[in-house]
Amino acid sequence: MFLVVWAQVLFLDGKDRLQQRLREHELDTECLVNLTPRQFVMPGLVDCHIHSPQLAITALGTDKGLLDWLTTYTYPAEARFADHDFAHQAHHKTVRRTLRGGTTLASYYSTIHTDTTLLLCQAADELGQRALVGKVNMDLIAPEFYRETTQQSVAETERFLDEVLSYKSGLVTPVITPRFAPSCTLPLMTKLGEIAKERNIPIQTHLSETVEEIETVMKLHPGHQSYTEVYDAAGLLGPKTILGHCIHLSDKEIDTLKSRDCGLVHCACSNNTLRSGVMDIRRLMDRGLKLGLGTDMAGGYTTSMLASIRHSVDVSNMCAIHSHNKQRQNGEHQQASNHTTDGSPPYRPLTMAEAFRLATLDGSSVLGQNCGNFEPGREFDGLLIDPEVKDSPLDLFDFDTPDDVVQKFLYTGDDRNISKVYVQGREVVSRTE
Ligand SMILES: O=c1[nH]c(=O)c2nc[nH]c2[nH]1
Repeated sequence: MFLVVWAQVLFLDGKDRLQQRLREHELDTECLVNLTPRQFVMPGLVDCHIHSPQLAITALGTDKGLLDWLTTYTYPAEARFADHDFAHQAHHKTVRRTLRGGTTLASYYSTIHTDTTLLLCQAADELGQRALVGKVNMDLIAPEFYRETTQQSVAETERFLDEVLSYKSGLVTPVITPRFAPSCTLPLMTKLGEIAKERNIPIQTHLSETVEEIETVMKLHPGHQSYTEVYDAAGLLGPKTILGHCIHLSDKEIDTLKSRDCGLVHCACSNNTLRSGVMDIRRLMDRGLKLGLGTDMAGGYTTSMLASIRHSVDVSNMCAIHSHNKQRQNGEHQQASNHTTDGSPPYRPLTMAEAFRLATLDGSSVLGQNCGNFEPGREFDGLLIDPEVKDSPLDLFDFDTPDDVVQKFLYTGDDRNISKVYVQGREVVSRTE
């Protein structure tokens, strides 16, 4: 049996199908030989937005709003990445941590330092993680000790791209990374947009994370109707653009992002922790936008994509509760027809299966990669899950169906249940190591 409800999860009965896929890629099928009935293989998790240098400040400054948090905690921490040895150790630590948690593909923000950002590329390559890696650009609002000139920023971006592309890693893709509109001048963003177009490179940045940030952008970049319009004017929006947060968007901005075919990343943990806002993912799904999930460590306090899945479901449930309460206040009690009195259907919170897909196949598509499920033609990135490992946080019972087992893992499982991690069919993590 192939579990349709979870789309890409394969239990023992799906073993033949998976073995066939592995053989097609001349990959090792040994991992499946002794699969127990409760173990299953699922696609690797995809983190579409994470800041590697922020591991050291995880869980700090949660009393601050975004802009205050950046200046008090983040920029001083990122400035330390001028130091080669420190950066080497720290970036390896992040990649090891995320891989251990089942993240087989991640889109990383590094720092403004080209040489140590290359160490992050090296860490992903050595440890076997598929990664997009960006040298951050900042030539506007930033402290003196952590800022570039426009010229430096452009020259260093070109050097970074040359270095990564000449290395020809099968795992690492460079991504152009203007931090966000408050820290980048329009000439810099425009030049980066041109480079991205000429060299066919993806772009990542932040968009509409907090109201204070939006107000700052409108003051710094006058003459534009919205934050989205600033990026559009700079030529940063296209099908290879990855935009973190996107909480406070107008309908018009959503239309622009849709017409440019941009990928949007829901960073639920960070949005809650820094109290940035409630991102209504159903609104964006209903408009057909390309969406993925991100931990946004360390705005988010965890590197775990399993946590990201749960946070996304939790936030969506809050949206449903809020919507329901609002309807009740308006006297619009749900009708037997399941429609509100104005005829609109009731709010549909994100299901666990939808969140699972966002964290795998959809994330892979936002990052322009050909993984995320086990269909023919896709590269094999997978996790071997053991719900019954000795120290498992899961409680299984003999009447649990395969669906129940997956559901329990996604809600309550953790790194301990991830026995093996495969990237491009190669075993890169084994819990027995
Ligand atoms: O959550 C965030 N983390 C960051 O590092 C950042 N920089 C700009 N905007 C940001 N948001």
